[in-house]
Amino acid sequence: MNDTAATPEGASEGEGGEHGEPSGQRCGLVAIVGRPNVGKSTLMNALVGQKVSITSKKAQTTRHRITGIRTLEEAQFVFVDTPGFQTRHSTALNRTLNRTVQGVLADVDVVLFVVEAGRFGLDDAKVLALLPENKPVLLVANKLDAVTRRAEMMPWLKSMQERRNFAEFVPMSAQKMPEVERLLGIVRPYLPEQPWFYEEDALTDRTDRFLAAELIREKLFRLTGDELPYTSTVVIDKFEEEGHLRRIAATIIVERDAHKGMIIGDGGERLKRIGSEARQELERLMDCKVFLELWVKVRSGWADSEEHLRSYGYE
Ligand SMILES: Nc1nc2c(ncn2[C@@H]2O[C@H](COP(=O)(O)OP(=O)(O)OP(=O)(O)O)[C@@H](O)[C@H]2O)c(=O)[nH]1
Repeated sequence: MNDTAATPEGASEGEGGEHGEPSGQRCGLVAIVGRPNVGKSTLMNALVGQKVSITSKKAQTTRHRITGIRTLEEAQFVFVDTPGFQTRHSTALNRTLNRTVQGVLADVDVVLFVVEAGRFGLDDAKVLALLPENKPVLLVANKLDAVTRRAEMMPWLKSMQERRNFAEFVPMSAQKMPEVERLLGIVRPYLPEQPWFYEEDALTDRTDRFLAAELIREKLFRLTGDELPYTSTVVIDKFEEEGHLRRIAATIIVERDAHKGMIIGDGGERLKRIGSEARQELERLMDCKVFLELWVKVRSGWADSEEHLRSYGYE
């Protein structure tokens, strides 16, 4: 039973700076999964260092969602969301969602499987069954602080070892910062050696921009119900910081005129509401005043065009 970092298999790939470059940056996608209420959001927020995770009911809105980025020395951790694990209704872990989950997990470098220390139930087992065989999965036994009978942890961890060949066992508490920092150290070797995907200060700049787009998209889908196809997207045209004020202009891009009408609503009511709800939440999230301008454009067939996909950041 080893709860400290070990050198993972495959972590040495590409090591050594073939082209004479210093073997420097690491960057990888990290998924945090687990049944509801095990502390995933708490852990995510602590790992990233600020409140970033946004929830939305429509699975498709979380297609490419990055919930946080943390750059620590040479390593950049990019946390991705896995729709389906957020729901409180286990019935929603249906086949479609499972496919979405598996699609997301196929792209990540490492999975953090969160459970409550000393517990493993049917809901946990359902999530575990969805995890890919060929990825390193780290078992995070969270809420260790709530475990009174510590002696029972050893046999429990042993029983967990039999459920899967976990890459690491990390008993911890997401509410204790030193333990969260220690987890980052344990995850680090599992990030491939490659240049960072985002700038070093991504959280303070790019991510706010990214969050703005995500938030508008979330409101968009929430307020249009199931009518709007998930191919609609949001592009941030302007993101300016003036002291305690952010001026944001965004365009919602849809495929058809009918969708445009759907978003705008009678007398522009719906678009107004999308804008005002997004603005209020952005103000809360970024802790500043926000001026938000929203536009709707029809860009027919954009979802099929590679060029468009690239320019909107969906590569
Ligand atoms: N004692 C203790 N409580 C924790 C810890 N981490 C999270 N919690 C609590 O557990 C509850 C659930 O935490 P969340 O972070 O919302 O859990 P989640 O897995 O994101 O939940 P869903 O959004 O339902 O999937 C909250 O009341 C947290 O305060 C921990 O390390 N120790």
